Amino acid sequence: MKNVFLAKRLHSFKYALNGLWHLWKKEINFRIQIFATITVVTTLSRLVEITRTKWMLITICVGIVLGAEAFNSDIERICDFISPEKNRQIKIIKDISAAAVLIVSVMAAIIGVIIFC
Ligand SMILES: Nc1ncnc2c1ncn2[C@@H]1O[C@H](COP(=O)(O)OP(=O)(O)OP(=O)(O)O)[C@@H](O)[C@H]1O
Repeated sequence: MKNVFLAKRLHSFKYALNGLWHLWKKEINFRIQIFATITVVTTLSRLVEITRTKWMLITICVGIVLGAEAFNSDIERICDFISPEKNRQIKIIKDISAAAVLIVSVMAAIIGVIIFC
């Protein structure tokens, strides 16, 4: 019984890693955000001393932005699957989904400026 539970949890983890691999392979925006984050954080952290609390804030921001990007890619895929042709409602759904990424990206940028400036 316990083994079945553990095996299922391991499979869930494997599926999530598969999704991550898919995002990395197919979503250019996801790759750009990862490269930009690594470049900015490694460069600026050499110039400014970053406390543990600030590292935690940076980690939270990066996680929220990448998570939002993953959800945005997901919504785009669902939209393309259910309605490959042009549709006004699909446009609004995709635009709102992109707006969600913009909102958390602006939040992360503001926190970044506060931490590094
Ligand atoms: N089926 C559609 N009907 C109407 N408008 C659409 C449709 N598909 C996309 N759009 C419009 O084009 C914009 C970009 O859509 P798209 O799916 O290409 O997203 P993207 O952000 O360019 O993602 P990616 O770079 O991953 O393709 C949407 O925000 C929406 O305004």
